[in-house]
Amino acid sequence: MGRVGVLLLNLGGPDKLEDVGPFLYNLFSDPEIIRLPFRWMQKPLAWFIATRREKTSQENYKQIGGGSPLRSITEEQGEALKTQLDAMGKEANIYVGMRYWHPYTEEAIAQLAQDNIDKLVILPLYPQFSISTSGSSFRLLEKLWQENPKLQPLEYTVIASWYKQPGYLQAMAELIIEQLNQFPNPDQAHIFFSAHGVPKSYVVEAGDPYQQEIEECTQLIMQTLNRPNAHTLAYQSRVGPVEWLQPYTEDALKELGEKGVKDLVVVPISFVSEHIETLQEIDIEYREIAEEAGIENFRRAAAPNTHPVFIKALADLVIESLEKPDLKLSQVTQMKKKVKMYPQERWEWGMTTSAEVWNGRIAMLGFIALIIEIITGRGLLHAIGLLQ
Ligand SMILES: C=CC1=C(C)c2cc3[nH]c(cc4nc(cc5[nH]c(cc1n2)c(C)c5CCC(=O)O)C(CCC(=O)O)=C4C)c(C)c3C=C
Ligand SMILES: [Fe+2]
Ligand SMILES: [Fe+2]
Repeated sequence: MGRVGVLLLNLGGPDKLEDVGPFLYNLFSDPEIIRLPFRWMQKPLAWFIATRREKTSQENYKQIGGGSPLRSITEEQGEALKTQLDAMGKEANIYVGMRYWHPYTEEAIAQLAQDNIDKLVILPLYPQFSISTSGSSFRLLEKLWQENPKLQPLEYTVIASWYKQPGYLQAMAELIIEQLNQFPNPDQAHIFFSAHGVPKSYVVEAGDPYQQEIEECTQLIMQTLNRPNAHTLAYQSRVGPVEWLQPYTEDALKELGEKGVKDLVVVPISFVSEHIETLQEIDIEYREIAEEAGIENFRRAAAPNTHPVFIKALADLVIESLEKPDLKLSQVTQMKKKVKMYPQERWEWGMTTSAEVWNGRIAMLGFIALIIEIITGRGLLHAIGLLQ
């Protein structure tokens, strides 16, 4: 085999406060993040939600130093992975492709197309698959592949999800033990897995395997840990008025406080790097809620970042994937037969020039309706609960 490339996928985060607005706009423009019945609604609504959220989000980023550490940590993970692969006799070029901020996935693909890579391993830095994370990046890659004939001959394989990888489970167990050992009675501490939430409809209607993978991952980490501690799984970071996976982290913390739990270790389970949801949401917001509920000793397991056991796990994943039959993007984006296409996508397949003209006109009318709704506070989006 010739030159190997590894493409690390992640969400991306604003490097500085001025980036927060455009970053949020990119994120909410993604139909995998906000599922709307009509394509024309996506951009105006993305602009509106991003504008409304910008100030609060900037305040949160201010609390963690004015920007997301996601880019620098992901780049460090890439360097550590390269060194580990070298040590295992496999030379590889590492690329970082973020979904909503720099370095964008498109930039990484342009670079690796120039580097004459012979075989590419696509590795999302999300242990569990969700339509909204790995799924969104895979769809984007599929589109880039279709658009760029130069990419057609490039051999590649995709790692869809990897929450069962033994090295990853071991790294998580070690990070939990580090915190348990800080308590006078390590076995008495309650282990609280806080997974990133997704709207419930993703799982129930669209067939997202995310909840099942999170639940299985929690069990596997507890088995690897092999300690008698009680544990809870809850879902954090809900955005907007629709129902997300439950129990919500804030409610579960209050309940544990009421039950008299005093020692708690929070384990962020959907992320492999520190970022705003660990450093601000868990360490500041959820800590405050827990302490108000009577939890006296609130600790958090670090994200795996560049933990050597974790980096070795990533290297093992890469090497194993090169030995297995290739998994194609079309296989992972259509992995679950149950996953529904959006109505807007069905519309897109049948689009004609005249449909496009009408689409534009309707979009303009919709946009005007949206502006009126924003000004008056009344309208369809308020009625169906999308705006408050
Ligand atoms: C509104 C819908 C959102 C869904 C669904 C969602 C799923 C999801 N996200 C992550 C991981 C990350 N999210 C990050 C930022 C972020 N995510 C949302 C919204 C949804 N996420 C917003 C609005 C933001 C911006 C921050 C904020 O304003 O709250 C990040 C980057 C964080 C950083 O440091 O910049 C990550 C990583 C997962 C794993 C997930 C579902 C499984
Ligand atoms: Fe998110
Ligand atoms: Fe979030």
